[in-house]
Amino acid sequence: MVLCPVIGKLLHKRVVLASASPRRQEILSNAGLRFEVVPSKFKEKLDKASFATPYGYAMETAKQKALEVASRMHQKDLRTPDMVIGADTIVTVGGLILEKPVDKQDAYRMLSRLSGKEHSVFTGVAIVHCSSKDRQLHTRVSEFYEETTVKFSELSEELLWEYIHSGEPMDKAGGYGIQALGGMLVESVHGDFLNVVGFPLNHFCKQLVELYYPPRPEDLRQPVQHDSIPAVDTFEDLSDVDGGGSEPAQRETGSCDEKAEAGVAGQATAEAECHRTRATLPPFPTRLLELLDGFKLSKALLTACKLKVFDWLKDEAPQKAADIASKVDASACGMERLLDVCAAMGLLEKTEQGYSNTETANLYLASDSEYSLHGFMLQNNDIIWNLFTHLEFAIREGRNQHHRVLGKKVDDLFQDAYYRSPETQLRFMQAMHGVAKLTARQVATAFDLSRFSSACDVGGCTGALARELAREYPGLQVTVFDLPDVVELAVHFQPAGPQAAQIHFAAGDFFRDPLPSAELYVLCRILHDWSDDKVHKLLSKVAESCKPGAGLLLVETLLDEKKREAQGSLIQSLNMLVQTEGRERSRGEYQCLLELHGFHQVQVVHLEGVLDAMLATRVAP
Ligand SMILES: Cc1cn([C@@H]2O[C@H](COP(=O)(O)OP(=O)(O)OP(=O)(O)O)[C@@H](O)[C@H]2O)c(=O)[nH]c1=O
Repeated sequence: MVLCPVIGKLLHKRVVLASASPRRQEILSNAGLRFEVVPSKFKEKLDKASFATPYGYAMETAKQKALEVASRMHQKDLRTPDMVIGADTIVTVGGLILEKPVDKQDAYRMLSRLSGKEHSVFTGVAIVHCSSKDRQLHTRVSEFYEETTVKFSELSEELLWEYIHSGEPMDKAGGYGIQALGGMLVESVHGDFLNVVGFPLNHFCKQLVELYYPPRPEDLRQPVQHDSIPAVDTFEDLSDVDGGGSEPAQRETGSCDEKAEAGVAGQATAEAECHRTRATLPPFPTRLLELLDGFKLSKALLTACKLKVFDWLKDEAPQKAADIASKVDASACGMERLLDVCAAMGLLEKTEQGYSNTETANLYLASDSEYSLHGFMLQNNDIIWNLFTHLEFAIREGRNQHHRVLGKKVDDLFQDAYYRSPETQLRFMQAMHGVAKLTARQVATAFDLSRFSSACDVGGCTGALARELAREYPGLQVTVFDLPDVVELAVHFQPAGPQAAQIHFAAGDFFRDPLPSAELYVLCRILHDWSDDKVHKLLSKVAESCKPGAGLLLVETLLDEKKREAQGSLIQSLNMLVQTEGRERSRGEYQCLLELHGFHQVQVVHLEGVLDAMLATRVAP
């Protein structure tokens, strides 16, 4: 792309930099941009796991920073800026995203991870174009990212600590500043240096060129060159075609527009063509295409788990694709492609020596690790994937699709589908165990439950949550109540330990049999499996078993009231349609259900990930 002078185009606009970073301010003012600084109040806490790529996360954070400032400024003084610029810089190494360290130890962890290795620095940038109509704020966003690779030397402990004690790492992604003392650590840089410092100025200017000098029709007839710059939204009000002033002079400069030579008439034609071009060139649907590829990425992850790729690579020296292929009876060419995708997804690390697990893979994907989600992955691969292939039928019929997958009627969801054989039951329990272990600690500590001396985890499966409750409250006796077949297998999941004496298993069907008595009842991801009728039935049984003052701890994924925002919960609700008789519900819906059954004083705590915990107290009928 030919770079044209674009910064001047912004001179008469109200430009705002939504960033507190002094480096970004310096880079942009050195480039001659005039702008105000309004640091964003957006909390950088997006769920990284919900992004297919690290740069997707950085771009979204940049966008949210800029949008927060745009809407705050609009609300506050109704002097809407013309443009708000947001940016977010992250460092990625071995599939991990590093942001600013929270303390010196954190800086030490980050820098030792980077020592002697190559890492990537991504800066996501969002340019938010604002306008105001009828006092309403309208925004259009162009976004892009830049990647630079940086190689660090091996760093001695002494140097690491000396650098950390200088204080420089604390406000910088990855814990270093390449522009200052941190420059000592760097062996080589590949790509835009300023991108590492915090703002990819060159790419920003190219982006502005795309906006202010849209391609002419004859340019479009040339074969399209796809480079790393995604096409962007174009805006009627951006090119200043009616603005007189500097526009013709700008167009005459450089090789941007030979048409200026054709005089005023030629200019009018060029402008008309520009308008046509803008009308025929929609923004490139990057996000849409990423969504489309989502299922392929999921299937690659599930297949790698099924083939136990992460088990073969755990605690081993790097291995070649052919070695892994021979161990799992697969083709070398197929395995290489699978491993490359896993590396691109941040699950494996690929070097000259071969492939090795990232920390994420060691922690969650190897089948024998403490927090393994391997069972959950297999459940998704072997059961849920098949159910989702019938999504169209699920939508048409409004019910789950086990009958289609199994080729027979399913009357009892658990007995006929999930527990239809010892093998499917064990896989289901392993899946639930993995998920429960991941969230049990947060659930157990969401509220102060120390006033209860006994608890009953209704449908508590392997007792993973019971164990955390027992650990957190040494005075608490916990009964796990579940179907007899489940209770029989659950013992295999219970490690020995001091909590064992606090945990008891009781067999029964919570729709038919009396519930064990307790001061606190726990329903963790149970109600979402069932229809409203069955939810009422279960809640009234729990209510009958409770004395006034007893507690009910409910853990579910809450939908936002308008069902618009919480993508993770909305997809869970679709998942419930395909798999169960139930659905996810909103906080308001649960509150109504609870109050109807005599549970009041409902408190809600949002947990990390998609879960929410609610604690309610039974009042006298
Ligand atoms: C790798 C590297 C990063 N940084 C700084 O790290 C911060 C990233 O954090 P952020 O969240 O993107 O920005 P911020 O500082 O919190 O500001 P804001 O945009 O308001 O969120 C920015 O400052 C960057 O310059 C350097 O100064 N030098 C380097 O070599």
